[in-house]
Amino acid sequence: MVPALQLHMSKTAMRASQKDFESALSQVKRLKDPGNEVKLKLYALYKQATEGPCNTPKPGVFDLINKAKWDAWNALGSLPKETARQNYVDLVSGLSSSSDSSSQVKPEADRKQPGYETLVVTSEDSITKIMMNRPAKKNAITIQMYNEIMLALKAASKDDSAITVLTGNGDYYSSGNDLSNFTDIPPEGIEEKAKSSAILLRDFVDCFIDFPKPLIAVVNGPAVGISVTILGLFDTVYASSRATFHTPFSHLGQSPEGCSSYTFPKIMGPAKAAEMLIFGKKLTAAEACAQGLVTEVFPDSTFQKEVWTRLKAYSKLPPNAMRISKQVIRNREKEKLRAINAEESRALQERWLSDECTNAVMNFLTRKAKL
Ligand SMILES: CCCC/C=C/CC(=O)SCCNC(=O)CCNC(=O)[C@H](O)C(C)(C)COP(=O)(O)OP(=O)(O)OC[C@H]1O[C@@H](n2cnc3c(N)ncnc32)[C@H](O)[C@@H]1OP(=O)(O)O
Repeated sequence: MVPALQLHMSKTAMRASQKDFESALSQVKRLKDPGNEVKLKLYALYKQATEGPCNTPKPGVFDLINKAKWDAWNALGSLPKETARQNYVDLVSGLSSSSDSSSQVKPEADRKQPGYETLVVTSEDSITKIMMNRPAKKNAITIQMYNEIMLALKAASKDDSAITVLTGNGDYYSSGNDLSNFTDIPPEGIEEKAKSSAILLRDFVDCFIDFPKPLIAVVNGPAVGISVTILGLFDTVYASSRATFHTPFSHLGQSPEGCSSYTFPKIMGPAKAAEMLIFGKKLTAAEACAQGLVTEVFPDSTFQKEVWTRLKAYSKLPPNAMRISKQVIRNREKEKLRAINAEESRALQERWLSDECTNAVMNFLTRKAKL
């Protein structure tokens, strides 16, 4: 770029940002109380934007309020003042954009793409959003939903959106595989059912392995089973503070899928991965974040606003650069992930024929067992 033009552009951007910042400062006074976590975030961003990195002495342990403020500011490290100012503006605009503080998603019938029964798929602001839409069944994934998610991902890979999001409607992200999928046995018998389910699973997970654009999970509530394991194939995972992450495979007589037998040990180390995948330990959102499965946790009360403000900003980045960056990060693993997916699907095909699995599923369906 011509240096003079570059200088002009950056000065304009900084001036605009300073103006936005001042208007955000007055706007924030008119907001209804956004809760302590958001107030701390606002405080930290304000201090960083106006004074730069925190270099004041840490308050004593009994000075709880000032210590919390200092911790929040200090956590921003060396974030540049301009970025802090922009983040402050984005956060305030997200908080003001709607007076509704609930995490429920508004109806989107007007923008909904046709052809899906178990999903709501929308494209707006360069973002394709695929929302699992069986809230009364905690977004349990039926055969139809697996097929519709694959269709939606294939369409999103070719549309003109820059990023793609998977999320859930209602109080759950997803309760994983719909356990009644196992009851619909074809005339060819149970072996055939296990075989076709393994093919479906392999094809489903391959779609995530091969997805070419940035893929973001907006985990609005508890996540179970396959909805958790495939998170290792996403580029970013944002979670509500209400979300939990649970893979009760042994309880169900099953074994890990979604390439989690490879991605989880890589993400969180073999010991933590084993506790989740073998013993079914349920993680809170904060724990999942500490272990690297989740990118960032947001307070449930502001989850939707904060996340969508962030995503709208990301979706304005140059789409080709984002796609190439993803390729550079992920491509060398693709063949390996496909092989792992095939191996996990084969193992499950056998598991689904076992007494352990049959009994666990029957117990759930006859309401003798719940997680
Ligand atoms: C072909 C590819 C296969 C890939 C394999 C993947 C493996 C997995 O994903 S393993 C994980 C399987 N999921 C589960 O084991 C979860 C089972 N569900 C529960 O334990 C509970 O429902 C819950 C803890 C998720 C929620 O409990 P809560 O008390 O809040 O609500 P409920 O009254 O139980 O649920 C409401 C409604 O939804 C139905 N439902 C919920 N989850 C599932 C599910 N996974 N499969 C089928 N149905 C589910 C539940 O039966 C209720 O329905 P009714 O209102 O009609 O009774």
